[in-house]
Amino acid sequence: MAKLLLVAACALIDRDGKVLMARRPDGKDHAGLWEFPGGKLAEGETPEAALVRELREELAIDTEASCLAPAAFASEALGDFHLLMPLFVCRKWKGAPRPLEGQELRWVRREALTAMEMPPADRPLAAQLRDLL
Ligand SMILES: Nc1nc2c([nH]c(=O)n2[C@H]2C[C@H](O)[C@@H](COP(=O)(O)OP(=O)(O)OP(=O)(O)O)O2)c(=O)[nH]1
Repeated sequence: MAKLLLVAACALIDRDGKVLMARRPDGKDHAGLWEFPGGKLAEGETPEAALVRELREELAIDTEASCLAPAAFASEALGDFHLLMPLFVCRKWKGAPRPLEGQELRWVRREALTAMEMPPADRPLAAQLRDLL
């Protein structure tokens, strides 16, 4: 049986309702594809704590668990693993997102979300988010 890979992801929404997408840098799996910021849960970490940490590490922004609203999840085979990825929506954070890990960032209108090239697990999430916003 495939081992679960737990990844927490976040749709940051700005005042105009645009969503921040990040392009995975070269050298990582899924390089070049657009994804929601986030990452793997560390041992014993909650999804919310992992996101607060990842958003600081990847984007230099600060938020807190109470600003993360559960929105949807992906459940999808990923290589030898099975990816389980909750997607949170966040509208409140401190700082302006900066690409600290060489990733390209783009604020995307909700209508344009599903046209982006994404990892397979993200496609249904993008459609759900478009309908939710
Ligand atoms: N962050 C993120 N990861 C995603 C998305 N969709 C998707 O399939 N993934 C996959 C890609 C990776 O296999 C895994 C996340 O790993 P990662 O490499 O971003 O996590 P991390 O920052 O903790 O990574 P690392 O320390 O191992 O480099 O989940 C998404 O929308 N956001």
